[in-house]
Amino acid sequence: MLIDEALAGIDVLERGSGSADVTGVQYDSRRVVAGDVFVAMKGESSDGNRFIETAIAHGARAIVTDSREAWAAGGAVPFYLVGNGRRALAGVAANVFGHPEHVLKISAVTGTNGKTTTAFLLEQMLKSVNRKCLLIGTIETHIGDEVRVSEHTTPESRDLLALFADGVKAGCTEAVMEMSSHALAQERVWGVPVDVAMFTNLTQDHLDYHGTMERYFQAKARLFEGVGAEAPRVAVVNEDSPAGVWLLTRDLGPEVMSYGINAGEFRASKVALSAGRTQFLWETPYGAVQIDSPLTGKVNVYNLLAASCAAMGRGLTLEEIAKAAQGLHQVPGRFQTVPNDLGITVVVDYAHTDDALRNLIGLARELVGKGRVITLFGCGGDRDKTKRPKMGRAAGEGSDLVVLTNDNPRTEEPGAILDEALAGVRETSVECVVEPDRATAIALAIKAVKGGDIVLLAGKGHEKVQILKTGTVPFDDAEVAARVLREIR
Ligand SMILES: CC(=O)N[C@H]1[C@@H](OP(=O)(O)OP(=O)(O)OC[C@H]2O[C@@H](n3ccc(=O)[nH]c3=O)[C@H](O)[C@@H]2O)O[C@H](CO)[C@@H](O)[C@@H]1O[C@H](C)C(=O)N[C@@H](C)C(=O)N[C@H](CCC(=O)O)C(=O)O
Ligand SMILES: Nc1ncnc2c1ncn2[C@@H]1O[C@H](COP(=O)(O)OP(=O)(O)OP(=O)(O)O)[C@@H](O)[C@H]1O
Ligand SMILES: N[C@H](CCC[C@H](N)C(=O)O)C(=O)O
Ligand SMILES: [Mg+2]
Repeated sequence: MLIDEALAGIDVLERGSGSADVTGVQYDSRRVVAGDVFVAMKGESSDGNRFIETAIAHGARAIVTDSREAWAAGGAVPFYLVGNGRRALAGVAANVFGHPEHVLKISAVTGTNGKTTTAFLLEQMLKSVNRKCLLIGTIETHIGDEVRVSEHTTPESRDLLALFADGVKAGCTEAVMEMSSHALAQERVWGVPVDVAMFTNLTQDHLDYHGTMERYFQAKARLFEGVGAEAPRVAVVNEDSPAGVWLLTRDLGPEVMSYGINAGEFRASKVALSAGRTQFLWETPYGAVQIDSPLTGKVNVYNLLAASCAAMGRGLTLEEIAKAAQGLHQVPGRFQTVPNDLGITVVVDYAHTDDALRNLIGLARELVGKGRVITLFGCGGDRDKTKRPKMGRAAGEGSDLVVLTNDNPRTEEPGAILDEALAGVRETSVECVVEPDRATAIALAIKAVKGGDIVLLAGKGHEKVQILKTGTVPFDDAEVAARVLREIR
C-alpha cells in the first residue's frame, strides 16, 4: 500500500518528499521488518525517536514521528510529522490491517477487578449460540479455537489491530476484550468502536501509575466516552459500586443497563451461594429468568450479571443466557481448587488488591464453617506501594493464619515489600509467618492445615512465572501446591 493510503485520515502536520510502498507498521524498532512504516513515539520511560536509525537499518520504508526535531533531521526514507504518535500509530495500523475493527462487534470490559472473568464468561455465552469470537485479555487471547498466551491485558493499538485482523480472517464476528486503565489512559484503543461497554467496579490499584483514585477512575470512564470513536451503543454498569453510581449520572449514550444485587434495573435476587454453585433469579425489564451456574462466590454473581447484560446487549435471549450459564467453566487461576485426595481445600486466586483479598477471605470464611482460613499472599514490586499495608490489613482481618511471601518483586528488594505489607498485617491480631521463598511458603501454609481448614494462595492466579531482580523464573502456584500435596500424602 502507498504510504499516503496508510496515512489516510491522520492529521499529518508536515510531509517529507518522496513516496513509499509499505507493507506493515511497527512502533518498536526491535520488531521492524523490511517494508514497515515505523511510528516513532515518545513514551514514559523511553522515546521511539531515538531508535529511528535502527528502524531504518531494519528496513523501515517510512517514518511517522511525533518529534519536530526528528522530522527536521530526516533520514534515508520519507518522514511525516504528526501531533500525537500513539493516535497516529492506531490510525496507520487500522489502515494497514484493513479496518478489522469495523467488521467485529466489540464488547469491552473495564474496572479494577473482574475484567478477565467477565470477559471469559461473555465469550462462553456468545460461543454457546455459535458466534465465532475473539477474546483479548490478561491470561489468553482466543482467536476462534486458537489459544495464544497474552503479553498485555490490552495490547498496544498495532498489536490489537493485528489480532482483530487475525480474528476476521478466522471468521470471528465478535470480539470480547478487557480494557485496562493503562491502555485507556495511553489510548492504545484509539479509534476502536465499542458496541457494548461494561464497568465492573473501582477499588484501589495502580496508583503508582495514575497517581490518584480520581485520575484512575477518569481513565476507566473514557471507555464510556469512546476513545477516538463513538461512545458505545450499550453501557453496562454495576450500580452496587459507588463509582458505577457516579458513572450512571453521566451521559452514557443510547442504551444503559444497570445491574446489581442491591440496586440496578437488571438485578439478581434470591441469591444462593455454595461451593461450585451460584444461583439467582435475574430480574430484568424484559422478564425474569433463573440463573444457575457452576461458579463460586458473590463476586461471580456480579461477573455473571455483567456478562449476561452484555450478552443481552449482543442479542441473546434470556433463555439463551440462562442455558449458557449452566455450562460455564471457571476461569484459570480464579478461585481454582487444587485437586487432591487428602480432603484439603487449597484455592489459587488472583486477588491482588485489598478489596479482592477481603472478598476472597469472606467467601472462604463462609465455605469453611468451623475450620480456619489460612491466607498466603504477597505484593508486586514496581507497582502501587500504597496498596501493600492495605492488602496486609485485609489479609489479617479475616484470616486465622497469614503467610506473607514474595509475589513478583521485580526490581525491588523483596524484604522492603514484605515489611510494607507486614505493617498492615500487624494492625490486626492475626498470627503471621513471613517466608520470602514462595514455594517454601506454600508448603508451610499447606502443612499448617488441620482438618476442615482452607488454604488461599492469593495474587498470582494463572501466572506461570516469578519475576525477580535476578531474572524471571518459572513458577506456578497450582503446580507447587499439587507437588506439596503429593509429598505429604
Ligand atoms: C507503564 C506502561 O504501561 N508502559 C507501556 C508503554 O510504555 P511507554 O509509553 O513508556 O513506552 P516506552 O517504553 O517509553 O517506549 C517508547 C517507544 O519507544 C519504542 N522503543 C523502545 C525501545 C527500543 O529499543 N526501541 C523502540 O522502538 C517503544 O516500542 C515505544 O513505542 O507502552 C509500551 C508499548 O506498548 C508498553 O510495553 C509499556 O508497558 C509496560 C512494559 C508495562 O509493564 N505495562 C503494564 C503496567 C500494563 O500496561 N499493564 C496493563 C494491565 C494492568 C492490570 O493488570 O490491570 C495492561 O494492559 O497490560
Ligand atoms: N466482580 C468482582 N468484584 C471484586 N473482585 C473480583 C470480581 N471478580 C473477581 N474478583 C477478584 O479479583 C481477582 C482478579 O479477577 P479478574 O482476573 O477477573 O480481574 P481483572 O480485572 O481482570 O484483574 P487484572 O486487572 O489484574 O487483570 C479474582 O481472582 C478475584 O479474587
Ligand atoms: N496484572 C496486574 C496484577 C499482577 C498481580 C501480582 N501478581 C503482581 O505482580 O503484582 C499488574 O501487573 O499489576
Ligand atoms: Mg484481567
